[in-house]
Amino acid sequence: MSESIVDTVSHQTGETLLDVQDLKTYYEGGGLFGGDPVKAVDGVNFEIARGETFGLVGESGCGKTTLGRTLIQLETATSGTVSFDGTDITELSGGDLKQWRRNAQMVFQDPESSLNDRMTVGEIIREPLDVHEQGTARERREKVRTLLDEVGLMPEHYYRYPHQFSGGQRQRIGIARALALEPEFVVLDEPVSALDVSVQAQILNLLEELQEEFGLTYLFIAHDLSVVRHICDRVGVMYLGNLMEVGPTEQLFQNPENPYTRALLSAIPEPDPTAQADRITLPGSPPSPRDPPEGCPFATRCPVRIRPEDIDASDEVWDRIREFRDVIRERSRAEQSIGERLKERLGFETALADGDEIVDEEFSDVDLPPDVREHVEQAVTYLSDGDPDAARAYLKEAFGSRCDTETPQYYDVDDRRTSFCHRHATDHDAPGEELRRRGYDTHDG
Ligand SMILES: Nc1ncnc2c1ncn2[C@@H]1O[C@H](COP(=O)(O)OP(=O)(O)OP(=O)(O)O)[C@@H](O)[C@H]1O
Repeated sequence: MSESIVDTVSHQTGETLLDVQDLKTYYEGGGLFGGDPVKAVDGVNFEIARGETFGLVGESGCGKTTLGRTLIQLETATSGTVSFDGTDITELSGGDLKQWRRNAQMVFQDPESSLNDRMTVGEIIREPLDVHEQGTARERREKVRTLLDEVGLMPEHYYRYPHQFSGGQRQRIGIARALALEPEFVVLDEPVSALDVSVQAQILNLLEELQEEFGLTYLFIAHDLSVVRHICDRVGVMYLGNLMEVGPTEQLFQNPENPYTRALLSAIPEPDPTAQADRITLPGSPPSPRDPPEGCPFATRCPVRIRPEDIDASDEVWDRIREFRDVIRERSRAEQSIGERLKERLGFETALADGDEIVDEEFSDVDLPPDVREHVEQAVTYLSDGDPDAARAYLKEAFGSRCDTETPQYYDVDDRRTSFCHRHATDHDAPGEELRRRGYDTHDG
């Protein structure tokens, strides 16, 4: 057991504070053409233990902030439950919700814009106490002075204005404000990303000290994986509104199980330049959260997507098939999002019909097995008929597998770790094995 895991166990009680089940948060339509909701959080399950720091990582736009905001009811859940100390807080409203809110607060990324520059530091920190009518005016002022001290600021800072402070000090003000109502749970949304590296360490130390002193539970949202590795007890890896892998930080960093976690971690530069781990470059861009893939959310970019058994093709041909399907998916998406009249005016029908050109671009320099060629030609026929949706559906039927049609389950991959990937089922090779077979040197070990 590594040192950090021992640390983790020592300052947690193991008791669950938050239990999140099948949580979804969708942002409704809007936009020029209305249309499908943005599925920002699309069915996540996890728990956070009292006293722990749970990290949330993933590419920009994968839903981290939305998930954090939903956990403290700054966003309304579309469905699912968030049990906080046994109470489903998604059901609270009115006075009950106001009362509960004291338990959960948020620290924002950008201390430049998150503090009201027209209020004094004292007023900013005191505001939540005023709103919740805590004690007398004198007691509130006293409480603010204590908070200033706890976050490393001076009593005389009470009457100053935020613009008179540095970034790190402003973040201390934000933290004092978040702690004013003595919450149990704090969402830290990229709390140090806007700060200089030297200041980052000071703020991280402060957050750790405050956690220790007040028994706080943190959800720590971050892009910077080295910060997460340093400060978090457990980590959830998010992709397109889903949690792909959840587990203790060191286990997850040292031996990632899920193909997406492997890809995300392989993007971290190796400290040892002789280390051989290959960077896994993910093909394509993340799909739109308005139109996520049907089966596994990562299927369209996964380097170890399961292939159908009845087609025998080389890795290179499969790569081209994937690219071809991406192009067709984009076409069908463009088709769906643009109204009929506008499409005619923009001349989209002709543009979409040009399937032969796409085939030429994708496949001219590879030998296609006859059955693959037949399927590609059939898809092109649909495209030429002006029906990219049918082409997309056909390709899915011809080249898809359970990754394209079934939502994976959460597999227990080792002690306290779960991974959301069909490859953990016993009838498939595990993700790491398959990555090696396909020529990736992985980070294992
Ligand atoms: N208020 C909103 N209305 C509509 N869509 C939204 C809203 N807020 C976020 N989104 C969309 O929801 C998805 C998830 O966004 P979110 O900010 O939660 O991701 P994130 O992982 O925190 O990104 P980042 O790391 O860039 O902050 C994105 O597609 C985003 O455009």
